[in-house]
Amino acid sequence: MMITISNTELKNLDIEISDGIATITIRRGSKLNALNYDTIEDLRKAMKEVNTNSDILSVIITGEGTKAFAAGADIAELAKLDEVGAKRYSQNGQDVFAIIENCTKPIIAAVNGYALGGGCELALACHMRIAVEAAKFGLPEVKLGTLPGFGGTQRLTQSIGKSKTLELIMTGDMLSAKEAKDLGLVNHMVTTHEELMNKSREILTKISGSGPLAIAMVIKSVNEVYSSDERGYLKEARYFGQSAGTEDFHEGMEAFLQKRKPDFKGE
Ligand SMILES: C/C=C/C(=O)SCCNC(=O)CCNC(=O)[C@H](O)C(C)(C)COP(=O)(O)OP(=O)(O)OC[C@H]1O[C@@H](n2cnc3c(N)ncnc32)[C@H](O)[C@@H]1OP(=O)(O)O
Repeated sequence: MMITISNTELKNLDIEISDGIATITIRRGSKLNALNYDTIEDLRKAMKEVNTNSDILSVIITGEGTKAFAAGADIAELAKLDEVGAKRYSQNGQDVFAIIENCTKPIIAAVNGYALGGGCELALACHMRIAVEAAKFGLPEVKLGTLPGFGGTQRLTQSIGKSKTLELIMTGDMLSAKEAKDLGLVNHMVTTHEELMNKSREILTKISGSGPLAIAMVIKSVNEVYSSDERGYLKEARYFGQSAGTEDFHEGMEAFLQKRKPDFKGE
């Protein structure tokens, strides 16, 4: 049976529950599902529903349309931040993504297109990633005069190792779904959007055949490998804040919004 939660508090997301699987869809298609502050708060509320609703056994997070999962944090919002605001913005995103990572019900990111910046960081916070062939992954924040701020420096390193992470973040290059799969960032690659949802549901249905308590313990035990040291996240947020105090940050953001090349001065 399909239940639709019509939660008027959710501005840019919806949640649909079918056969114990909650599908959370980001709905800001005209901005390539960019994660503005309201959408991040929607994700926080959606995760509260996931954690408290016993009808929900597992979760798929995806984006509306066929072009983007999420093209990052909302650059128009970032452009207005000062150092203090940017640090807070980063910590708020980190906080919500930690709720996703630590959820004891399995969560798959069904990556239906661009997963860039905060969108890639959202996919990384999920327990698994299934992607369509046309999906693209990347942390291009340096091109905006900043660095990833929602845990990407930490989780990408955990996922694909230091050397490849440094290359990807410093070049700002995008990975194809095939490259991401070869690096272990993506669990499975499929061709169509229908296959994307089917494959995600197939895996979650298989998992739900086992005991939920054991599954929760698996998630907690595996997460424990990386949980002993939070300093990396704190540093990332501090640097993200510091970057907002530079001229390069504002030049990078304004250049994107004005659809021109940035002129970075190292100031
Ligand atoms: C802590 C986290 C920090 C971050 O995440 S910083 C952000 C990191 N992400 C990025 O740098 C990616 C930004 N987006 C792009 O580079 C491009 O988009 C794409 C390559 C993904 C696609 O390019 P194309 O096909 O030419 O589409 P389009 O015209 O650029 O985008 C369609 C509309 O979507 C808006 N948009 C796209 N990404 C964002 C974003 N991240 N924040 C705010 N708006 C965004 C655009 O501006 C535009 O809008 P309009 O039609 O009104 O001109």
